[in-house]
Amino acid sequence: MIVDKTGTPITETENIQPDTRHGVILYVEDVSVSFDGFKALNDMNLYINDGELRCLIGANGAGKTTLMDVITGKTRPDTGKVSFGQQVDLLQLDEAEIANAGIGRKFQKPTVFEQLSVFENIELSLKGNKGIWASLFHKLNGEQNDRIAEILHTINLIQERNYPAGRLSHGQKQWLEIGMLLAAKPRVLLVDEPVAGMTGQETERTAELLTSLAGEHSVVVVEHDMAFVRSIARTVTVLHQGSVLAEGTMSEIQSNPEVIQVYLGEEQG
Ligand SMILES: Nc1ncnc2c1ncn2[C@@H]1O[C@H](COP(=O)(O)OP(=O)(O)OP(=O)(O)O)[C@@H](O)[C@H]1O
Repeated sequence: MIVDKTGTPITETENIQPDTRHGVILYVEDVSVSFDGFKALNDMNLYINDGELRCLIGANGAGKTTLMDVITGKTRPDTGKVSFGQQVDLLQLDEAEIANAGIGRKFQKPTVFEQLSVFENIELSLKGNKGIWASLFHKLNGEQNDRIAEILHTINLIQERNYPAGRLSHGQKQWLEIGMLLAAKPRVLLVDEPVAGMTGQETERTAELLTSLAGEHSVVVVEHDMAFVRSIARTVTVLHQGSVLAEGTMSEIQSNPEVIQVYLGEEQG
């Protein structure tokens, strides 16, 4: 049985409403993860505010992926607390329950159904886990049709709605996958290296898309492309050796001596 921090049973993870009265939607507190004695996360503390767009940066091996894995239930921490809003203990939920509760994750490589149309890909996500054929033969109601139209508009693929997804460019596939995540109305979107392999124009469009999603959603972006981070970030968190090294605006981060030494120094050098 799933219970919240007060011991109250939660039966349907889709109905979870995180308590964000303090403005925070994700709490990661004193979290450590070891792999064979090596600390990938080392007493990490991170707070994501409701509706914000946060960028996570850090050199290879800093712990970014491990952090995403912990939030989404793929990796269990050795110690620490992770909660969705103030009351929902994510360490009590499995990966599927965390996704259902409203934390969506976009991996770097797009995984769309190439033979199905753009519309059908979103349709499948909207209908959940019924299986492809059951879902495609199940008629959409008006509200669902409206929702898909709204998502197509958000991800800028209205004209391509009937194209097989396999015909889309790399960037368009990434947007489609973001659209598929949006079908579940997630409160939090975790996005891993969204602009890797994109053209300049696609990168710009992705910056607009992620910026537009903030507010209604909390968006956490892991990205190596510093120009992109500069273009979207309000708050940047720098991870180093499994902990938060610095946090602030891009200009604060860029002038932080420790950051320059361990990360930006590497990039410039
Ligand atoms: N399953 C695992 N087994 C052993 N070591 C692991 C495992 N997963 C991660 N690590 C190690 O933990 C450290 C943190 O890895 P992580 O993938 O979280 O870093 P990252 O910041 O995402 O790096 P990158 O930018 O290269 O993706 C690395 O040194 C990595 O080798």
